[in-house]
Amino acid sequence: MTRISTKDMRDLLRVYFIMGSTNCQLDPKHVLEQAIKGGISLFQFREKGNAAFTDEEKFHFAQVLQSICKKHMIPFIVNDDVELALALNADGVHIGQDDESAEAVRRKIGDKILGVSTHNLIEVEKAIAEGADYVGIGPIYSTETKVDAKAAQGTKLILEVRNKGINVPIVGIGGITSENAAPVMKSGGNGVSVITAISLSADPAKSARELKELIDSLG
Ligand SMILES: Cc1ncc(COP(=O)(O)OP(=O)(O)O)c(N)n1
Ligand SMILES: Cc1nc(C(=O)O)sc1CCOP(=O)(O)O
Ligand SMILES: [Mg+2]
Repeated sequence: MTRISTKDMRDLLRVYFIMGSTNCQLDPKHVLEQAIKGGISLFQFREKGNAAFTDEEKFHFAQVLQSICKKHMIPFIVNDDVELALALNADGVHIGQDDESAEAVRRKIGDKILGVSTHNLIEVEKAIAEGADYVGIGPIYSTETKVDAKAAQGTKLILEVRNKGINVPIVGIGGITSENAAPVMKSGGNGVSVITAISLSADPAKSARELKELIDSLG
């Protein structure tokens, strides 16, 4: 296996859906199937929150969602839990600034995809130096999904990174919907990452399709 190319990573980030059991009112399997039908390009398993599954239940739930992704050839990324990602032979891992260091995670996962959450230029440069394949930048808008999220920062860091000539694949996150996604792309982002816009939609396929059509319309 070799590391994913910058171009392939950018393509995968276009509509990046993140979900765990606590983000859904409908059956999560149905939500994921519908999101894939609507055109998501990448999936992150993020099982967090008070009523989240743990231990064997978490492992089994991840396996079920991973098998849906495999059936449709959507790469499956695991949030935070490197050991789970390795046990499942997932396609990659996403970590934040409060998780294990990117350098340590890169050593553990070899050439699997590594995403790192970043909130300023120093964190972006460090993530790249330590082996990130992409960076998440957020929260772009305010979000109620992540209890410990920082204040909304709009697209200014995306612009700053691009103005420095850094071409790392970037995905924006936080409060994004098809109504407000355009500035992320126009500032130099390669895609949008969403939870609520799809997971709590009454029609997840339609919401995913609307996001895909918007992103596709921006080139
Ligand atoms: C694509 C993407 N970007 C950012 C995050 C947030 O990661 P982190 O800061 O580690 O917070 P948690 O998601 O672990 O609560 C993400 N998961 N995905
Ligand atoms: C998981 C996560 N990380 C963020 C960050 O800023 O790093 S914001 C966020 C929550 C995104 O959920 P929604 O699309 O429902 O706002
Ligand atoms: Mg994390």
